[in-house]
Amino acid sequence: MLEAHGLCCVRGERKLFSGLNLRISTGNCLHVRGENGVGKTSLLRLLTGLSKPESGEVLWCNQSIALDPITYHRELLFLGHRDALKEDLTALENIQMYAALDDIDLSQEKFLAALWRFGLRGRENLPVNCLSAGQKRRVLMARMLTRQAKLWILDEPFNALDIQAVHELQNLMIEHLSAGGLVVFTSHQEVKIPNVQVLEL
Ligand SMILES: Nc1ncnc2c1ncn2[C@@H]1O[C@H](COP(=O)(O)OP(=O)(O)OP(=O)(O)O)[C@@H](O)[C@H]1O
Repeated sequence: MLEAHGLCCVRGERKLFSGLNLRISTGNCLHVRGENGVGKTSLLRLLTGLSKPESGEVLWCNQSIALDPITYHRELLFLGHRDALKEDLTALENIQMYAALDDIDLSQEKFLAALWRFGLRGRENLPVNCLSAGQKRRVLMARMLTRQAKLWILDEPFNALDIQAVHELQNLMIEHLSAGGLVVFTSHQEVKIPNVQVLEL
């Protein structure tokens, strides 16, 4: 379970929010919404532990994430605004590199199947800098599949995706939730995920 108690976030001179509480249990999904600049990315960064709150705390499995960040980060997949891909490596090398960093041992077939699932058949050996914006997002979707993290925190994951890829990402998130995962995401668009909770900032 992911919880936040009394979170207060200050950026520069501005207090973005305070007294923010949330609770997301296994198999549940939270959609964080709000206008540009309201503090959605800032909240996600607090939930990942990348930023520290002015006050309040974030708990994972009833324990403050500050107590054991290494274990927490092993269970967490965070996709930020920018594509976290190495531009001079191929799509296949990118997801293999991330798996090696995460200590995940998968066969080459599994990596290829993940890329193919998201329409990258024939593109797997191209350097990422030769892929379109949407294709890069699809490489990240393949990474979500191969990462095996319980908690997904996704900042604008639907950006740059075409209609088909939006459906595929929604399905991937639904599969993850059905398998007992948790998802927190931001998006300016309506998302078709059953029982999604909404947090309006
Ligand atoms: N490092 C920083 N120093 C000062 N202000 C910052 C910093 N980072 C973000 N901000 C400000 O905090 C506010 C919230 O930013 P944030 O990126 O969390 O918004 P957002 O809701 O995700 O916006 P968007 O929908 O445009 O992505 C903005 O006004 C931004 O300018």
